[in-house]
Amino acid sequence: MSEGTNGSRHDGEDGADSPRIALAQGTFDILHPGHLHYLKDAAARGDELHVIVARRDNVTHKSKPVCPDRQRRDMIGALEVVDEAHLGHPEDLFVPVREIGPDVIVLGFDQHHDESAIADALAAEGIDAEVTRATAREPRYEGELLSTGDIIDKLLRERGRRSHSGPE
Ligand SMILES: Cc1cc2nc3c(=O)[nH]c(=O)nc-3n(C[C@H](O)[C@H](O)[C@H](O)COP(=O)(O)O)c2cc1C
Ligand SMILES: Nc1ncnc2c1ncn2[C@@H]1O[C@H](COP(=O)(O)OP(=O)(O)OP(=O)(O)O)[C@@H](O)[C@H]1O
Repeated sequence: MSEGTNGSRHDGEDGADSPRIALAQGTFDILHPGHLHYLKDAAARGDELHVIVARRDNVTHKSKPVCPDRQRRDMIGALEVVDEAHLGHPEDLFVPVREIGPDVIVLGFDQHHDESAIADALAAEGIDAEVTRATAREPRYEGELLSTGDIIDKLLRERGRRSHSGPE
């Protein structure tokens, strides 16, 4: 049993010393309810939730995150649902996976990673973990923002020409 970045602790279902470890991962730049949904969904698939936060240099399929690596890791680690947040490895994605030793890896509903390709790569590395996919969170009211990209687009549309201290 480990103590996570937010100090929370979980016992295994029967109080045994080997809790089922669930692993989530992502960029998590500017938190929103879609992130919370994903992390709660992932947490429900195990007894203990670990999260790998992607390094800026490894975010290549979309715009680079605005917030620094450590800030994104610290925000995720402060959430009640998360036992421990880890900054990803700069080069070898399997280093933190091996250290964490997950029983189940939970991919996000829209993550570009291919489930069977990851399962094959894990098997080749000798890591015995199930690979599953989380569900999506739909907006619950008009205007709810469920994507970092959407928040940034709105911010640029509405505040793009103003400083944060107010109208010029
Ligand atoms: C099993 C697994 C392990 C990963 N480990 C790392 C890692 O160690 N370092 C890292 O920078 N990214 C890692 N990633 C990648 C990111 O978490 C993420 O998938 C991607 O770079 C960011 O895009 P997204 O937030 O749109 O998914 C890993 C992804 C998976 C599926
Ligand atoms: N609306 C949502 N419902 C469920 N999961 C979500 C939702 N939005 C994001 N996630 C999940 O959160 C994880 C981290 O996502 P990421 O940081 O890429 O957020 P994002 O807001 O979708 O980013 P961007 O808008 O830049 O693509 C991913 O696994 C993603 O599937």
